[in-house]
Amino acid sequence: MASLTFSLHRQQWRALWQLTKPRVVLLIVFCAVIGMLLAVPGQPDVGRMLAATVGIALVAGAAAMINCLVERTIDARMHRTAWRATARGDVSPAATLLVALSALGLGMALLIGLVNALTAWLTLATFAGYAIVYTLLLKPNTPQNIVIGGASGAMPPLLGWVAMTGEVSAMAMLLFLIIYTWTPPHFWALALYRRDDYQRAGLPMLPVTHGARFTTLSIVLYTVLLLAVTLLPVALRASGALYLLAALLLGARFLWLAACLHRNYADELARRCFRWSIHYLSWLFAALLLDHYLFIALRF
Ligand code: HEM
Ligand SMILES: CC(C)=CCC/C(C)=C/CC/C(C)=C/COP(=O)(O)OP(=O)(O)O
Repeated sequence: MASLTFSLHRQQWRALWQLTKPRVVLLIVFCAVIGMLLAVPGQPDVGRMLAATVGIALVAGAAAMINCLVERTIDARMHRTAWRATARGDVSPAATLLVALSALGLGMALLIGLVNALTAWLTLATFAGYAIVYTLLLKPNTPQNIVIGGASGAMPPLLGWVAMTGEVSAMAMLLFLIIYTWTPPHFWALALYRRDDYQRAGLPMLPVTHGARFTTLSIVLYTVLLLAVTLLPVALRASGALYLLAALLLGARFLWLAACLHRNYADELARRCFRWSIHYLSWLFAALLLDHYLFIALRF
């Protein structure tokens, strides 16, 4: 086992790092950290926060590696993913599995030992939800794959919250709901301009099974739902005016792009919509945090 790990060259380690989908995991960790900071009114326990952040990042990276391992044949058929080391055969399935399981084990050990058991089990369930339920069962079988599987991707802020408090609160579930309703517009925008890839790979993504018009309409409807859901923290008096302004402005731009896409479809517009989905979520979560600190500063 050790000889296999140490016999990997530097280039293979770099390739394995890419399999962890680092930019996706970065945003996942960002949302988890904001969940942690929102959960505590004052100074957070920095040691616990660090352990939770590294633990969640390791398990998320491991989930992404398993996804690449399971999908290596499919990935080889798609332009977007054909470069992956698992698809090209640059790293062996055994090495990928070993590194992924090591990251999973290390992440779980950190969460169990230095955070709390509930966070550890919820993170493990999230891992299984993405690496097994979404990747093996949902993705190849139903166009609703990301609507159901999106529950895994939506977990990070809730995991962050539970890491600091040991319990699931209404606000933690609201943060989950925000990412859950954000996932369909995020993914379907990409699936639209990558539909030829998905068709070639034989994956039943919504633009392949139901066409562009139905998909753009679905994006508009989910974006309306998302805008409504993002107003709930204000309705529940958990967030204030700064967040409200950000949610309205960011949501209005998302909805505008979605409506343009539905009115007059173009691949370039779908690409812009996808890119905006990532900026949108980053700024929305940043606004939640700024608003939280502004509230604390004004109270004292
Ligand atoms: C089941 C849920 C999700 C699906 C199916 C999905 C799908 C995808 C796909 C296929 C890409 C690759 C785009 C490319 O490289 O061409 C992507 C990119 C990305 N996704 Fe998601 N995503 C999901 C959830 C999430 C979540 C929860 C986050 C973060 C909170 C996220 C953040 C990102 C980011 C930051 C990128 C850009 C990566 C880059 O530029 O390399 N995604 N997503
Ligand atoms: C423990 C924890 C927090 C886990 C998080 C799980 C996780 C990594 C969720 C992100 C979802 C994601 C990268 C989807 C990509 O879709 P895809 O797999 O269909 O994309 P692909 O075609 O690029 O492989």
